[in-house]
Amino acid sequence: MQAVQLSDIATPNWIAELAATGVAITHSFIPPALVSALRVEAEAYHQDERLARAGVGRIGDHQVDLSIRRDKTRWMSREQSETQAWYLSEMESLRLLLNRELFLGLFSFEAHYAAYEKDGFYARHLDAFRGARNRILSTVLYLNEDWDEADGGELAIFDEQAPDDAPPTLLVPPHAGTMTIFLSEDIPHEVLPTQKTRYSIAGWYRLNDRLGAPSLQAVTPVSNLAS
Ligand SMILES: O=C(O)CCC(=O)C(=O)O
Ligand SMILES: [Fe+2]
Repeated sequence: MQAVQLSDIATPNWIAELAATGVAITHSFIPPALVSALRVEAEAYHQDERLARAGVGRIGDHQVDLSIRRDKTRWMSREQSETQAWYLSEMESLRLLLNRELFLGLFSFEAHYAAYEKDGFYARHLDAFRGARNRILSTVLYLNEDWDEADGGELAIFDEQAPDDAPPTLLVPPHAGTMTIFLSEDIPHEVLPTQKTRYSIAGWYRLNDRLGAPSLQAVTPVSNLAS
């Protein structure tokens, strides 16, 4: 598969990169101690079965469809732990920085832990309904130490202008501390099948839009669903 290597695109000036291309990768925004704490918490939630199988669609039209995505998620909140409060504070700083630098008018942020178990994936999609203006920027922080190429699970990013069957322009391995940020409405992306459990935090900055679609994610406990 033809793809730009990660090292070619991760630039120190990732905010400018985001403005120019709609996609940026940074390895330095979240402190390593926080990445480790998030990893410990994600693993514990997974082991204690406190992650729920994720679905697709708006609330009210929400379905678990294992042919589209296979991950388990849990929404974060400041109240759940100090680690989550710390992460949400860092992402609040990033919101203010992005608003200052790029005049984006981002209003709120929501994020969930995600675990993709072996053979998990998320088929090619956009993170926002075009025109709904609900999600503006997507962020994904990876939490995996010792990730090898053979483990798969890359985030594949596609050129929005290219035909649907064109190969990705970028493959991002889910290494601990790597964060990918991209325009939710514009950038088609996909999680390639993973060979072992892959932990991440997916998050979205939104505008203040009362008509915005509610969460795309499942709230149903795993135990209530046939897998
Ligand atoms: O984990 C990733 O790399 C991307 C996840 C994703 O696309 C999503 O949750 O919408
Ligand atoms: Fe996505």
